[in-house]
Amino acid sequence: MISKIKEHCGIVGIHNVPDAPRIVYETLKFLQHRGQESAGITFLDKDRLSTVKGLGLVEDALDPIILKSSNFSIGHVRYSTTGRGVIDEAQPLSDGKIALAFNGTIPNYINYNVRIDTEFIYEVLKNQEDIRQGIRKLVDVADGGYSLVVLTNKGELIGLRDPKGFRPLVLGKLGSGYIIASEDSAIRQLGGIVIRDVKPGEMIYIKNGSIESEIVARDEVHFCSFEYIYFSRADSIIDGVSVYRARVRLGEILAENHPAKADIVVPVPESSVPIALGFSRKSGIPLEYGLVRTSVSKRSFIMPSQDKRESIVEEKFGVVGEVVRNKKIILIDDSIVRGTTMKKLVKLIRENGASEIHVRIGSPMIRYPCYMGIDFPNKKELIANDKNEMEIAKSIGADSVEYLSIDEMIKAIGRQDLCHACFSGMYPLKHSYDFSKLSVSMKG
Ligand SMILES: O=P(O)(O)OC[C@H]1O[C@H](OP(=O)(O)OP(=O)(O)O)[C@H](O)[C@@H]1O
Ligand SMILES: NC(=O)CC[C@H](N)C(=O)O
Ligand code: SF4
Ligand SMILES: [Mg+2]
Repeated sequence: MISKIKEHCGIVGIHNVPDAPRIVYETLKFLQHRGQESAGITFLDKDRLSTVKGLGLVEDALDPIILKSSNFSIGHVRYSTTGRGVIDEAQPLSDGKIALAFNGTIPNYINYNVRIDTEFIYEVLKNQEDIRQGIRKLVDVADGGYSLVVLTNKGELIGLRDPKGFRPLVLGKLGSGYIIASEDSAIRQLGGIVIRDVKPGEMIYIKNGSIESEIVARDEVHFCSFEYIYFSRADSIIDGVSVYRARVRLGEILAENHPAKADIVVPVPESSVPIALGFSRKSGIPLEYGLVRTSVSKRSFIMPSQDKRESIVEEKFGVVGEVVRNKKIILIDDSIVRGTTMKKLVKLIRENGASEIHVRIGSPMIRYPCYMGIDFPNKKELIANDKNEMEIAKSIGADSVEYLSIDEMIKAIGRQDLCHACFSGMYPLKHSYDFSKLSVSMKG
């Protein structure tokens, strides 16, 4: 079977707020774009932690009726980057004393006798007298990207962001208590107040309503550029940079440096819409919704086979014939991974009478897999692995294809401390790995 491309997980933890498990349930829906494979909630029930989990979307996986009343809870929506996405790997992992919800990948787990990286973290943390000691030990032994929340049966809530800060994590105030979540947009949507981003290498420890911060390790920061390009919600602000603004800017620089003569700019919904807006404004070429999204809301990455991915793309888009007929089109997307989406859409738009299609992409060419929390496929499945722009244009049937360079992307996002390993192959990890072996192990 061809391996999947997936997003990464969403996590949330709530301390000292009445009805915390139900609030976690709502928050997981707000973080659903980060994981659709399984969902789980742990809550403190007297002096033990209880966990409920299921496969699929939050509303299918979990029944809110069975959630008990509690002031302490954590939750998780998952896409596996290790293991197989089965129910016993679904998070939170818990033994009744501690519970763990984790977003990221820790590639050096393969050096230990565990099945998946979540188990590796769990093994380090369990049976620790002082959970903070366990976190310090974890940071010493783990390589990779990890943002996580831990709840203990003593009502302690811990948030941790890895020292390079690959994945986002945000601290907020919610009523009488605190919330820690993957994205600030989810906290604001709940009616909470965003306090700040958890810092790279920072442990937040909350007990009895009081909050402590400790920098457990310092390192060079390498925030995931893909969170800005595609993964996070457009209404999130990560480390002070608005995802929406970054996307608009990606489009502006694309228009400045990679122009094309055309009648209209057409976005591939959903995540490329602000990029197309930026391109249109900068170039003066009108933005038109030549593609509409049907009620199929799933991200095409998540389908388990090439057949299903292709059928989702077919079901997901409709073409507005009157908009594209006899027009020269600039078709904008945030990224091309396998090329499944673009191949289908270029064909569809041509069948609807477009005279020229120039594809412009708001990110550099994805040539390498990610081992820090995003499940990009093996190198050979990536369309840009062995092709240049002209060859990609030919392969997807477009008149031209141009991407941003890595420098242009960095300029657009407006911060230097970005990871770009999937574009450059420069992995900012502690150790180097035999990625071909790792990839096989990771896919089980
Ligand atoms: O080259 P491919 O392998 O087809 O992958 C790239 C496409 O997948 C993503 O969209 P997705 O459908 O996952 O989500 P979106 O609706 O949020 O853009 C991305 O935005 C591209 O459109
Ligand atoms: N996408 C993620 O963050 C995945 C977390 C963890 N690596 C898992 O496989 O479940
Ligand atoms: S390799 Fe790419 S997807 Fe992975 S953390 Fe780095 S920028 Fe993000
Ligand atoms: Mg898309």
